[in-house]
Amino acid sequence: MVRRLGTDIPTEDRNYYITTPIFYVNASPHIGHLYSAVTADYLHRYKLLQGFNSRFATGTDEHGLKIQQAADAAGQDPLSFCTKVSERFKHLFKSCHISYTDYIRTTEERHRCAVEHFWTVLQSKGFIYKGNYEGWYSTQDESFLTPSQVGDAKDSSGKEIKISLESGHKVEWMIEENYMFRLSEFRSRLQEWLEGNPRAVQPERFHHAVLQWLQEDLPDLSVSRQRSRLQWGIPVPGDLDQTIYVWLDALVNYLTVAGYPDTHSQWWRAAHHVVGKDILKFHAIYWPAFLLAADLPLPQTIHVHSHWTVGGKKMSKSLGNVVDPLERSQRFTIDGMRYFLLRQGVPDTDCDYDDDKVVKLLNAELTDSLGGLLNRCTAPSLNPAQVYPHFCSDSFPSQGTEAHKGRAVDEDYHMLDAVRALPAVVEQHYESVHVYKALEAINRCVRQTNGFVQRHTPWKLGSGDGRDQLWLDTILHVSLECLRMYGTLLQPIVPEMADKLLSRLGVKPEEKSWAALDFLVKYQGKDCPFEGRALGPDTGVLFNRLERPNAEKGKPKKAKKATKVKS
Ligand SMILES: Nc1ncnc2c1ncn2[C@@H]1O[C@H](COP(=O)(O)OP(=O)(O)OP(=O)(O)O)[C@@H](O)[C@H]1O
Repeated sequence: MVRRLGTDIPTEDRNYYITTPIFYVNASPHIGHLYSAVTADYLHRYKLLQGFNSRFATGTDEHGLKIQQAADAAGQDPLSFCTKVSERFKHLFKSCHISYTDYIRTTEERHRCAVEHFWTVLQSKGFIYKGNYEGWYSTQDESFLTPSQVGDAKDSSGKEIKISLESGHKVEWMIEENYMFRLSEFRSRLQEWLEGNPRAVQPERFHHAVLQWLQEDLPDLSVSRQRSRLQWGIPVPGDLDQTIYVWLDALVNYLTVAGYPDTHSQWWRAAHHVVGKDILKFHAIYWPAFLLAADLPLPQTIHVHSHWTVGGKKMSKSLGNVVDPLERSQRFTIDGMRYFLLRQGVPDTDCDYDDDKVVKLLNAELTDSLGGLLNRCTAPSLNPAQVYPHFCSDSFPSQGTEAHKGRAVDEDYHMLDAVRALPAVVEQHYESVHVYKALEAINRCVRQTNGFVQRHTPWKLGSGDGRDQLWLDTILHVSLECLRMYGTLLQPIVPEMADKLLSRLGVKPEEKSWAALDFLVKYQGKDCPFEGRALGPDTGVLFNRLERPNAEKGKPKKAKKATKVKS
């Protein structure tokens, strides 16, 4: 059933709080970051259309050794360096119509207060103690590893080194006194949470992965570094010789935005995170354990997505094999890029980025299929009055006894069934963040509608015959009704293009919500508010055909080195 405001959503459940990861500002954003942002953005827009009070937070993660080193290398002080890179993320998001409501930087005062408070709560409840950490540490991942997570490798000069088996990054043995979090005490509570909430981590394979990790070693977690090694971070309250671990600091951003420690409960209980699979452990083990320790509710859902790769390797700032999202969204348009990422990206598996694929997909689905349908059905040659045509139930009678009297054939009735069922199908896939399946379903229906028009060749119907004219109008009415459904459902994905489509159909702003997804009401004998209404004046092309990229120029740069070791 399609969820609508005022029908099946209790008032207290209307808040929805969606977050992206906050992005590490050690270098400029790439396609992978835009993908996380676009994923959260469509969820936010979709929830608003359904009538939820949606809040959408993104921002930048600005502390830690990597930033300290990157700022040093750039000859800048860390805050100026962070501000510059953070602005690049903000600029990208604004340019790509990422409609965030909150942008947080972990160097903000409000965040420092939240982190200090959170730390103090964990410490006062006895979950943080001072101890000696001895073990493997990856500076690149800002993460501690157990011996089973470490393997052997050689660096670019052939020297034997140890690496993280998961990320391929170099690790070092570290011994130092710092603060430890009693992570080991949370194994069974985390298992209970996941087993009792099978949709807490989606898709399912990542849910299983987390349960699997929970069967392995779960040692206490070091949550501070000696200040002498790391100055760029929030000092431990009451111990200025220690800096709070960057991941604890970063994760609390979700609470900071929600108003922690004073006014967070209203939003925090409606939290949904979108994260890349590289940071799943931090979000599905450490973060829930911290929250349990602080007696706070756990997130509703952690939506995990896989990676964009280049030549099979994860697109990554450190590897340098990045594709510039700003340049590509200028070349392929913002909606084009948004559509491609969500249509081609599969949360469960990695996807290789290729400019040629972008062009082929957008030309086929947006220019030819959807744009072609709109163009055909609104063409002045078929619709000289430029109004939403009338539906004639004698030409297209209800299925059953009456059907044989009209001019519609079985396939036409099948198409109506498919389009009528489409909102529920799309909603199911939007909810589970399998957007590619939703877009696949929309595309199938667009193809069926094109087939309907093609089958009945309205351009051959002579306007001299009154019955032909009624049938011609009916074909156009049904097609525009289909287009209205597609435009409404596509709003979260391609907001500008959907708006253009709906405006061309003469749909008013208040008729663009999920509640307006009533399809072809004339067929059910009800009044249709669109009939006879003037079409919108913008007769421009819905999506301009893109040129195929020059074969060499279109290829993203390959990863610099064969090993994944970062220097
Ligand atoms: N290749 C990618 N594909 C999809 N999402 C990505 C990709 N790279 C980064 N992201 C998104 O950005 C988040 C943060 O990534 P991060 O800032 O560490 O970028 P990165 O390029 O992997 O950086 P680094 O190379 O320094 O590790 C990820 O959890 C994910 O949500």
